[in-house]
This record gives sequence, C-alpha cells and structure tokens, in this order.
Amino acid sequence: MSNPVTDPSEPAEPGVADPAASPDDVSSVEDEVVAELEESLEETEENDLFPYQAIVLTSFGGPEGPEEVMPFLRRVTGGRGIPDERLEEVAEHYYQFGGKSPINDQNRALIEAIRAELERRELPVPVLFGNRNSEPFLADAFREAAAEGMTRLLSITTSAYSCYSSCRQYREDIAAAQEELLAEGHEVHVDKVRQYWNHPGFSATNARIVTEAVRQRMEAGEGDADAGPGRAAPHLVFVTHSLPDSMDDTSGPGDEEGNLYSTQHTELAAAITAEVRATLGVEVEHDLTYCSRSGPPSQPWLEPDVNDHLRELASRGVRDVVLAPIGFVSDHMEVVFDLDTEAAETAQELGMDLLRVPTVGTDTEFVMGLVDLAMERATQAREEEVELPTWPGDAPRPAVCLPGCCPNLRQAKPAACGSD
Ligand SMILES: CC1=C(CCC(=O)O)c2cc3nc(cc4[nH]c(cc5[nH]c(cc1n2)c(C)c5CCC(=O)O)c(CCC(=O)O)c4C)C(CCC(=O)O)=C3C
Ligand SMILES: [Fe+2]
Repeated sequence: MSNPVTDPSEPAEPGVADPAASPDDVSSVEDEVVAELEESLEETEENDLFPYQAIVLTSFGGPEGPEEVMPFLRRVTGGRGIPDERLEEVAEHYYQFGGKSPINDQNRALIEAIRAELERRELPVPVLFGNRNSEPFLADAFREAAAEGMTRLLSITTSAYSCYSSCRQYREDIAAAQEELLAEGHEVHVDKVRQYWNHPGFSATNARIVTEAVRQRMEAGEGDADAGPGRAAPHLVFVTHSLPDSMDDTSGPGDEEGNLYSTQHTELAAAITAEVRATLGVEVEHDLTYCSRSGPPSQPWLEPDVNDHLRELASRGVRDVVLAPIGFVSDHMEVVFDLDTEAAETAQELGMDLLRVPTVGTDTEFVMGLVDLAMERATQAREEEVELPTWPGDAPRPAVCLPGCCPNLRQAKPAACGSD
C-alpha cells in the first residue's frame, strides 16, 4: 500500500486550475484538474486507513461547568422516566466536582495520544471529537469534516461492550447527526470499529494493569505485622456499569441468546483472574459487581451492587480488595464518584483496604490497540483479508451490527453502522 515517494503531509489541492490558462486551453486545464484529482486520490489510497478521511472519537460527553449540569442531565435522560430525585442526586455528584465532569479532558488527552500514534505510523488522518450529550456534538464533528470536503469517516467509540447503551444508542446518535448534516446538504458516510471488549489492546491492557495492582498490594502487605508468609492475595472485585435486566437480556446479536453484556464482563473477569494467577503464582478469588444503578427501584437491574458486595465480603472476613473497573475506558464521573468516593467510603467504614486499579485511559498499549482497530476496519472496508485478534475467546464482535441486535426497547430509531 505504501509509496515512499509521496509525502502524505502535503495533500494535493484538487480543483485548483491554473489561472493563467487561456479560454482556448479548456482541454488542457481539464487534463490538469483530472491529474491533480487522481494524484490526491492516490495519496489517500496509499495510507492504511483508506477509505477513511478522518477518525471521530465518539463519546458520551459531560458538563464542563455548573450551568451545564442540568441541561446535560435532561439531554441524557430525555423522556426516559428517570425519577427527578435521581437526577438531583446525580447533579449533586457533578456539583461536588465543581460542575465539571472529567470525561471531556480525558477524551482530549486520548485524542492527542491517538494523533501521536497515527503520526508515528505515518497515517495522515485527522482525529475529530464528537459527543452524544455535550459539546462538541457529533454533528459538529461531522460538519467540520464536511467543510473540509470529507465524506468518509470512521468512528471510534469510548465504550467497549455490547448493549443498547454502549452500542446501538451510539449508532442511533450517529445516524441522527448524519441526518442533520444531510439537511444542510452534506452526505457523510460513517463506519465504526467493532466493540472491542475482547480486542487485546483493551482486554490484555486491563489484564496487565490488574496484575500490577495485585502485585503492588501483595508487596505492600509484606511489611504488615499481621501479614505472615501465608498471607492470601487480595480479593479481586471487578466492576462495571449496571443495566436494567431487560437491557442485558436483549444485549447481543438478536438471535435470542441475549445477556451478551454480562457474559462479556464475566468472561473477561475470569480471563484476567487466570492471568493474574499465572503471572504471580497466587490463588486469587474474584467476583463481578455493578455500579451506577439508576431508574426506579421497582425495575430490576444487574446485581450485586459493588457496595453491597463489599459488605458481603467484609462479613466473610475479607479485608483486602483490589477493585478493577473493567467496564470503563477512562476515569469519568462513575469512576471518580461511584467508585473513588462512594465505594471507597464503604470500604473505609468496613475497615477494608481497597486499591482501585486505573482505567485504560491513555495507556500506550490501549492507544495502539485503537489505531490497530481503525486499520482493521479500513482493511475490511477495502474488502481485503484481515486478521481479527481476540482475547479472551475467538469471537470478535462484527463491525457492522446485525439486524435487531441490542435493540432500543422503547422506540425503534434509525441506526448507523449496522445491516438493519
Ligand atoms: C453501559 C453504560 C455506560 C458505559 C458505556 C459508555 O461509556 O457509554 C455508560 C456511560 C456513561 N454514563 C454517563 C452518564 C449518565 N448515564 C446515565 C444513565 C444511564 N447510563 C446507562 C448505562 C451506561 N452508561 C444506563 C442504562 C442509564 C439509565 C437509562 C438511560 O438513561 O439510558 C445518566 C442519567 C442519570 C443516572 O441515571 O445516573 C448519566 C448522567 C457517562 C458520563 C460520565 C461523566 O460525566 O463523566 C458515561 C461515560
Ligand atoms: Fe450512563
């Protein structure tokens, strides 16, 4: 694919005709224009992200000041029956942090890291930022691309698993933003990378940082007076965002298998635990728990809640816990409030030692994995052979979602990046 002669940092300017050309010279002007267009097309074709002209980091969004908190929460919950009390409670979480969610700054840092990795691989493709629920919105990103004459974009989302909230809802918002652009006279095609819960860039990075945390805990424990040579390894508690049972039941390919969201987390938690055991040569127990439940109490959500589970572990005499937030890509509000504030308080009340593992954030191995995923998707778009690395298991999620998967249980809406 690569041609060392062309410098990708100097894009051709298609359509710029020689102003000195005389009107009789029409055919030579046309020849020139055609030649320039072909040259620019070749340049794009030479890079391994062809046919994509830009990457759009696609995320949830969050408020960046106190005045943005309530409009953000109303946008997120619009017509979804989240009780007012819950909204006020969540608003308080944001106010405790000055009304500013950490998520946008983290995504800007991730974009910088992706840009640096693209540059290292000599892939001259810009990275834009588009959120579902706060500025810069997805439509802003698409508009920016359209203004540059771009028509083919690749979305990388900041959610790794399969369910309505973390996959189809993103696809619906991409479709709505495309619709908005179409009304302004611009057609943009958008594909997305596969859900990457079992792409090694995400899963193996989590395994590495969880192993590091357990190792650190055990080394710290060696100095303890009551930590004899037979001291057990810490208990591993994995945590992810809770969902209504109905959303978990219908997560997956739409073939009535369902429960893909909880299954993916269960499999990854078990695989990481096995990796910790093998690497450190210790017996370690683990559980999967959930946080950030919302919705009315009458509605069943995935359990156990992380706080309830810490209480249960304490009652069984467990004192040493490593908490691994594998459900989250960065340290956003759910992590800094629900885990670092709330669960940390619970642990303190219980006299437990709780060490929270970092999220993948801007870890180099994770960032390289995202760029690998983008190149993989481009290879598929070119209909070339491609390997799809997975761990655990050997079943990559399809980059083009199957009809009916992870359905919207309230209201069917158009969704991008799928075959339905
Ligand atoms: C699976 C999942 C992810 C992970 C995948 C992904 O990353 O997308 C995620 C991420 C996030 N969720 C976030 C914020 C919120 N989620 C809410 C509500 C809900 N989330 C749900 C699920 C998920 N959510 C569900 C089933 C609901 C209730 C019903 C509904 O509304 O569909 C509400 C409403 C109030 C409340 O009920 O808590 C808020 C404010 C933020 C921003 C944080 C920040 O600002 O740093 C982020 C990254
Ligand atoms: Fe959420």
